[in-house]
Amino acid sequence: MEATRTLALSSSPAAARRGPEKAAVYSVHFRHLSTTSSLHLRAAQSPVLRARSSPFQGWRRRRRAGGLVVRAEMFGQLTTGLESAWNKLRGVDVLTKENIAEPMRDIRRALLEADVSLPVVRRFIESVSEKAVGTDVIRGVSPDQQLVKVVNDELVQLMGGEVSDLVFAKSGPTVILLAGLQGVGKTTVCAKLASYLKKMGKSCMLVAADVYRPAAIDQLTILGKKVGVPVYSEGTDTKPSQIAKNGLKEAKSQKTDVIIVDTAGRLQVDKAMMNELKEVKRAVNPTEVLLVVDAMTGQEAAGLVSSFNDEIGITGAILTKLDGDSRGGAALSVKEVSGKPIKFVGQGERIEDLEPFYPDRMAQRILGMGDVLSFVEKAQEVMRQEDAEELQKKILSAKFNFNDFLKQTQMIAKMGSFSRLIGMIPGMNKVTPAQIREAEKNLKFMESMINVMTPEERERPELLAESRERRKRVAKDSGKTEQQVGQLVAQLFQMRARMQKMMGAMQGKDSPDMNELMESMKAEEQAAAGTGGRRRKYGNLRQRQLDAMRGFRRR
Ligand SMILES: Nc1nc2c(ncn2[C@@H]2O[C@H](COP(=O)(O)OP(=O)(O)OP(=O)(O)O)[C@@H](O)[C@H]2O)c(=O)[nH]1
Repeated sequence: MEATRTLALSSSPAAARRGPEKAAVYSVHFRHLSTTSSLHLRAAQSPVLRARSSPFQGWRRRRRAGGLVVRAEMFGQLTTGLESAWNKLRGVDVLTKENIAEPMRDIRRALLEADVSLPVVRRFIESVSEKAVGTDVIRGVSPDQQLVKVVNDELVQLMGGEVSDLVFAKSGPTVILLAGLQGVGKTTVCAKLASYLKKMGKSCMLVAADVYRPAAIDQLTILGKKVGVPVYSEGTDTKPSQIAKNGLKEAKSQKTDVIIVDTAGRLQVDKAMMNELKEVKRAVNPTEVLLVVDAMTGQEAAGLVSSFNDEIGITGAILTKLDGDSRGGAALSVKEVSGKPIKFVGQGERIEDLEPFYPDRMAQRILGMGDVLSFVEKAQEVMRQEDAEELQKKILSAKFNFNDFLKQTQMIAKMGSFSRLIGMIPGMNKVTPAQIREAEKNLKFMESMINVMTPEERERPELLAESRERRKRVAKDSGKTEQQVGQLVAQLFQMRARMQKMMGAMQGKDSPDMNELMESMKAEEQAAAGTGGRRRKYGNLRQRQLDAMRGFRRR
């Protein structure tokens, strides 16, 4: 029986400008893909369109029908599975441990069906549940959208977070050794990679070290010609390690940037294969050892990357035939199972069907919800802005307290090193790493005192300014001196005054001397280190701090 599915269509802006139906380009998200499924496509301006597709014909395969170009997405099965999780959250106000239980079960099922390995699924579910329940409610963002965002971020992390670039040798040719089981697409990858590197402006040479299948050498020679790179071969009578060594020598003499060594594929991992690879590796000392794995083998591919890494030590994986994989288990498991990144993905038989593996783009493809993700990100941005406005109000009304102080310092820590932050402020001098370490140490120092304050004291620093007993208690509980606590309190009032001055300037009420402001900030930072010499040097600062406190007491 033929399965029929209703699919959402989205038209590209350029296509929309060209007119609704004629040459419109629609990106179709195949919610469910099976070799025989008939797909009903429904769109606001388009006629119902029937298309047939096979997952093995390439996800980018375009089908023209009635002027429409239809593009099938990979991982359709996983996307559908995840969708039911979001649907279960319709109508809830906030994500709780209880109401995410069922959606999490759906996500777990979808991942297992996608052939993601069980320990990976367990860790993923645990992490998503924890983060989903802990997320702040964002105005205008529904809990299901919020869960989509958490799942997206975790998927990106699961796949390695960042794109893992190829590493090139500092001097001499970069050697890329390709390994893999038979038929995974190794020889094709050699040519695809050479073509990719050529486009990067690197000169390449292919080395035919698969001596067991004579046709492999011919295949590589033909592919080499096709992409316009030389192929080094010595037939089938020389040892692969010797061929690789000689190939490298040849590349050096020709000043070639990169050599790609094609090795023999076997039907399974066996000792002889591993030993031979180890020998080739020893002979050419490769910069990259990449294991080519077939995406359609799911979590088995991840296991293979792991065992190759244990045996010979690899630097990453290349996942081929992603175009035929509607499940996604391999892409999701490789990094987590083996600790090695996927560096490239092959998604078609053509030379140009190889691209770097981008975990974020892949996560978006899986979820198929790019618009929801950018919406949530924008809403988060608005929330941050509202936070900032709230802070601004507090500053202007002189209510900036230790909670805000802590929030600010933690935010700075989250934003990365101090240096980048300071570097962003125009007019600020470059800071040295030692100064950065010093500033970060100071933050920790101050935090330890704030952490032992009562909620009331954090809210109203005046309590500490007025009571020596309180300052003494904070000093004792944090293991600091009374004087250091006094300094911190004075610093907060100074900060208040300075921020008010700054805000006033920004709002055109006042025109502070920026140099004076910078000077005072610098002096204050150094004074916080608290050495005797510094205290003498910045004696006038201490005086200013006392003045600030006195000024407060007078109020
Ligand atoms: N759909 C699809 N087919 C691919 C991809 N990469 C390779 N193939 C096909 O997979 C088949 C095997 O590719 P080869 O490059 O010969 O594989 P191999 O690993 O070198 O094989 P051995 O030399 O026998 O070990 C060929 O028909 C390729 O066209 C891909 O990303 N997508």
